[in-house]
Amino acid sequence: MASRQGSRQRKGSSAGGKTVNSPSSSTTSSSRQVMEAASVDEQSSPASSSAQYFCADGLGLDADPCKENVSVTVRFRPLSPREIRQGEEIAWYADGETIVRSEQNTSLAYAYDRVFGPTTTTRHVYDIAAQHVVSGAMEGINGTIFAYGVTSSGKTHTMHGDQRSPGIIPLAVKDAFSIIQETPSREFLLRLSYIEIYNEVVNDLLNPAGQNLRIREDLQGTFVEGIKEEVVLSPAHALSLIAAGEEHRHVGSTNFNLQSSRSHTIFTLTIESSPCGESSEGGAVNFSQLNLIDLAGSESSRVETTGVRRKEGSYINKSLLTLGTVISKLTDGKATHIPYRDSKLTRLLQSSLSGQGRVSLICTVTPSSSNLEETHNTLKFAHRAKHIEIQASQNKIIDEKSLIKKYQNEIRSLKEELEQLKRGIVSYPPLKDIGENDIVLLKQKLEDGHVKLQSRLEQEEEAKAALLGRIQRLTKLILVSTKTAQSSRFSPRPGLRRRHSFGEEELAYLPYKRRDMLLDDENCDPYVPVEGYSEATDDSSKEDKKNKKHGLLNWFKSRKRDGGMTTLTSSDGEKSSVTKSLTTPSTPQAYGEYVPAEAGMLNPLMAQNGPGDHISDVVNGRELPSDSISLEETPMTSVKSIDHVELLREQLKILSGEVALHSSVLKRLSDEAVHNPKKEHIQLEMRKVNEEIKAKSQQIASIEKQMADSILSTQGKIDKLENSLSYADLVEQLNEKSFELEVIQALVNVFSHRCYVEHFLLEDVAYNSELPIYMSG
Ligand SMILES: Nc1ncnc2c1ncn2[C@@H]1O[C@H](COP(=O)(O)OP(=O)(O)OP(=O)(O)O)[C@@H](O)[C@H]1O
Repeated sequence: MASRQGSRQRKGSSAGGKTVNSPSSSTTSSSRQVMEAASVDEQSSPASSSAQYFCADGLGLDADPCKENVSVTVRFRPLSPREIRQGEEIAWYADGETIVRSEQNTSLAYAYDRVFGPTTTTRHVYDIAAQHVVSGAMEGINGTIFAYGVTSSGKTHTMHGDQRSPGIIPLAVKDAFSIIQETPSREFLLRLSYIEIYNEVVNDLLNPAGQNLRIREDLQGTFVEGIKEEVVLSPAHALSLIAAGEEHRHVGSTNFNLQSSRSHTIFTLTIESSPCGESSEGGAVNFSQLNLIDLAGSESSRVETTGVRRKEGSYINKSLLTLGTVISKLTDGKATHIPYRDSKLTRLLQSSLSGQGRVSLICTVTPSSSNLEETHNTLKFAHRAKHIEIQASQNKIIDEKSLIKKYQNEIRSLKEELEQLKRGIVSYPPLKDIGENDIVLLKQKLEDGHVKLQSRLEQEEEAKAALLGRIQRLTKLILVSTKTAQSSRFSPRPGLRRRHSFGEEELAYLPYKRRDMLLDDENCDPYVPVEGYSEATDDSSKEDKKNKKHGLLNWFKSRKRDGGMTTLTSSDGEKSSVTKSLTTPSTPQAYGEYVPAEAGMLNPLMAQNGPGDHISDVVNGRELPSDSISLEETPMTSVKSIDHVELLREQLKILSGEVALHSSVLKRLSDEAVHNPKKEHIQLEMRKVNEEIKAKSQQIASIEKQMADSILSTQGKIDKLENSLSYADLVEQLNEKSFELEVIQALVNVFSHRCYVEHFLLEDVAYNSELPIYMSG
């Protein structure tokens, strides 16, 4: 049975799918089937009609850049070991690269942009069906990729994947950062959000408090109100957020799938970019959104019959039905009303399906005969979707809408303010030079103003350091390549694809092996692929395996030897540069994750080593004002402490992300352990992960303590500063009072003298005129 799983080449059908058996040759087909089969002939050259998507550089813009069809691909999964055991037959198969054909009725066939057989790797699916959408999004063209199919057909496998075969989402994230690294002429700001639609309720997966969110509309289209968006700084950062989000996704076991997705999830990467440096001023910003959607699978009523699962199933089916209706109305040409509003899913997909941008629909199907009808429905859905026409144009936005512009402008004006402040401080003449002309007068002035001047200088130093801190914080959010602007964004050799390598922990949130293997564990050693079940390994996955064996440090070294993006290296050679990058931070693993080539440009914390270390003058590959290096030399150590607290806070975030990641791994392992109580390696792994969590929690506790100490000492310094300021005030007041006293004393003296004189005069007069004596007073 298993040997029948591969995609097959039949007589009478070419690899390109240009020739297909005549539908009339069918003896069993109904008229409906004949009609559908005829549709293959209608678009007799599907490969050429869709060649726009699959050209070598993966960009594939149409000759008319305004019009594109949705890219529709079909991915077969292999028969699962369980299906093989149950003696399931093959009902549908991949006939060449573009045709899906029915086994029972060979005249029934459908053509698509591409059909992937059961042994195709997800990387290959990514290259063909997703890469052009991702690279378009990085250039300002909206993109949507979604996996559609019945339950257990492989949607989650395709979108998320497992550790050995990462899915479209991790691959797209990795690719986005690689593209930034390959585009030195632009600077980028990436944000991500992650939501699910569960039983027609929108929940924020990045923020557990964000439940039942409202969908709103503005001129730009529909959006979810109050959604949390995180600015992302590296692939590891993005993946740790997804891992944390996955923790909150609704997943449950059904008869068909141990870990069935019970909700639709939408992962959105919002990308802004503008030209680097001065040329960015006033320029329009490219703005786009990349939506990566893992739909819940449609279910026939036989899947689950009771309770929560049934309710979930009916919501899932209803929303997928609406999606189907929307798609058929969109392709109808005559429809006046498209019922986007009938489900949350279609409302949120409205701008993707009707508006501008690229759309890739990956339909996942199972070849198994038990799913014959469901697979047929998926194929019909996919076939309809192929006829949707969309626009693919770049979005340019004006300044106020752009976060990257806002940050750039703020950085610019903060730098100007800083300059002014510096000039202000420099213009004070050195104290020793004062008083040469009129030493007495100036000395008097100096004494009067000395305390005031001192405190003003201190205040200005404080303001200066605060500005620097803010500039640093904003700068690190904007991602730039470490390559020189001259080098091209595109690979010098056409057709050369970026390879994706993941750090040791980046994919830790994904299951280590396929879910069905967990179900059938007694029958298969997870390390030996089942016949017909192995995805062809490519160089990168071999590389991944090697990484697993030798760890991140060696991986980084080997990447460096690749001649990859190595601007992090220092003049003292490979070893020192690696050590520098990896040793200082208090969360070595977390920083380690940032080390990979792409991270050279990305990780702000790399540039700001550990607590107490000098802050680097290069943040995200760009120069900061020279003062930023000498924060330590400023008298305002309290400000440095505030920055230190910020750094600790960042570390805390990363560690918390890691703990969430490990917790999700632990959860997955305990699920596995329930089904395989005898497997010792699971217990071992669980113990290891538990220890990791403990260690991370200790690190968190120690960082929290450091933060508390830092805040206390900062407060102490501020108190001291305030005390010294009030002391200065008091001294000044005292001086003023003593001066007043002196004046009064002097007046009293003068007055007494006058009184004395007057007294004698008056006495004299009185004596002479007998007038009464008045003492003025
Ligand atoms: N291309 C593939 N190669 C190998 N195994 C696969 C493939 N696609 C899916 N599988 C396996 O099939 C099982 C079901 O896949 P998956 O959970 O991705 O289905 P799904 O469509 O997301 O289901 P649901 O809608 O219930 O969430 C999993 O065990 C998965 O590992």
